[in-house]
Amino acid sequence: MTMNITAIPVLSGSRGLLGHVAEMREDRLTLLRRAARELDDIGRLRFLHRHVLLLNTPALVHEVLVEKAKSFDKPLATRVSLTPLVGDGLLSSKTDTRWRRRRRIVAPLFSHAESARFGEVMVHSAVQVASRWNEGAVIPVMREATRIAMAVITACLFSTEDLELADTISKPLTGALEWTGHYGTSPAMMGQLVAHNLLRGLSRRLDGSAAARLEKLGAWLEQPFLVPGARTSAMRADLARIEERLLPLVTARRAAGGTKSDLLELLLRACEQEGHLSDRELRDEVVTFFVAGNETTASGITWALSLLDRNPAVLSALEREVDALGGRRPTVEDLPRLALCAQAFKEALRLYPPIYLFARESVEDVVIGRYHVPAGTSVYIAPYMIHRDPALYPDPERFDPARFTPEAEAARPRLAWMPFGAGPRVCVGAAFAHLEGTLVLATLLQRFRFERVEDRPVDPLPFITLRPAWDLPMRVRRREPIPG
Ligand code: HEM
Repeated sequence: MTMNITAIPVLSGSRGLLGHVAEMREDRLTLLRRAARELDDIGRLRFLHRHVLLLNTPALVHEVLVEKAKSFDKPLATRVSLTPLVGDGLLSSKTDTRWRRRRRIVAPLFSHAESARFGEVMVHSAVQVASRWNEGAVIPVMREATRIAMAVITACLFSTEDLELADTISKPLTGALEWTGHYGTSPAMMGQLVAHNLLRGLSRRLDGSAAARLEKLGAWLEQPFLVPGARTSAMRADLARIEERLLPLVTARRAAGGTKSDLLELLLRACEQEGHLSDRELRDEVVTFFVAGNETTASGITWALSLLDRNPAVLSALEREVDALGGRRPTVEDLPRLALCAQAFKEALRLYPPIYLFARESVEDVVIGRYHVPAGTSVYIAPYMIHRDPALYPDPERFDPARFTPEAEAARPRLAWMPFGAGPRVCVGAAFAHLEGTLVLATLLQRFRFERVEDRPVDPLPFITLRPAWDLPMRVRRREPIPG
């Protein structure tokens, strides 16, 4: 028998009219950790009069993202707050035929066939960035990892070698992402959601031209309200700087023509085919891949290096693994010999999943678990929370890459580990990111040991991604590879 969602327990901490709004804005990781402890399989959060479901088991997440994916889509708040930065790109668009077509356009690039070429670029980029580090220097690890990730994306997807790009573009990218995170939980967004829901309810009851007029008004509410002020001006300036650096890559390739096999080529070819991709869509995809593929992977690598420093026995095992390569650069063929590096990267993504929280909205009435979920209900999926379930990961705060041996992984339910999401909207760059994390870690650990210079705990900063709260300074010590 199914129950109404009002039977789902509300998480503690709901205050007055606003409910969980303040905690969600100010301390959402504490809220998620508390939810992991308090909730059984599902709970409810309250934002003003709206209730959002919070899933707490891999089985329920599988139902929403995979089994009943057709009944869910990206929610309005996600789409609206990402609009200025990535427009209607792959990451933010509705799951419709346009999205399907664009996913098909980029798919060939993420096929297995490209991985050897990408692997070489990933290792080369890490070597290039690391070649600037002097023995004993203190480096800002997050910034350097971002340099590597940006060099990788620029070379693999745009066939351009540009180590300086990160210096000019990371700040505006982070600024624009901060704006996105802020707008997504702002009073303006809350107001838009309330009005949008009201209009949707009304238009269902009307027909003819009155319903059509309400639909139009609803579409208008699917844009962010850019209230003039310092925050909006800063965001616009960030966007201008991002476009100033990225769009010339497109113009230059258009002028040169060419037969490079990269993302830009696939997008430009689709542009040439009538109706496949407009110039605006091309811009949105270019920015989307920069946004989606940089800070995420860079955070994963940074967290892994920080965690390894605090776990010397694990670090020694990884160093023995990379030293067995005898000092030569790792390649894709070495992956079976780099199992510990891969496991350490996975464990870092478990503890600090860069996309720690994402959402869906039901587009029709649907049954999830024991509950009847009406159309228009928002559902939160929090890898940060599921990854800390002691039933799935005993002693969950402990860093232990052995949780990702093939046997240990097979013993857990599917989606116990889900940093890349699942179902039709699963991260298109998941295999790419996994390859990058493993090969970059191996390359760096071959050459350097990374030592934390401050004892204070590294706080995760939950905006759009879960990055370390500061650039994480670490001292680099050159290593002599021990021939294996
Ligand atoms: C550790 C690194 C990464 C993590 C943790 C990550 C995580 C995710 C997650 C969770 C989603 C799905 C969000 C949702 O379902 O709402 C996603 C989507 C996406 N990711 Fe990644 N990602 C990573 C790296 C990358 C890289 C390297 C690229 C590109 C080269 C990329 C491109 C994308 C794109 C384009 C989407 C949208 C896919 C769609 O909706 O069709 N990501 N990512």
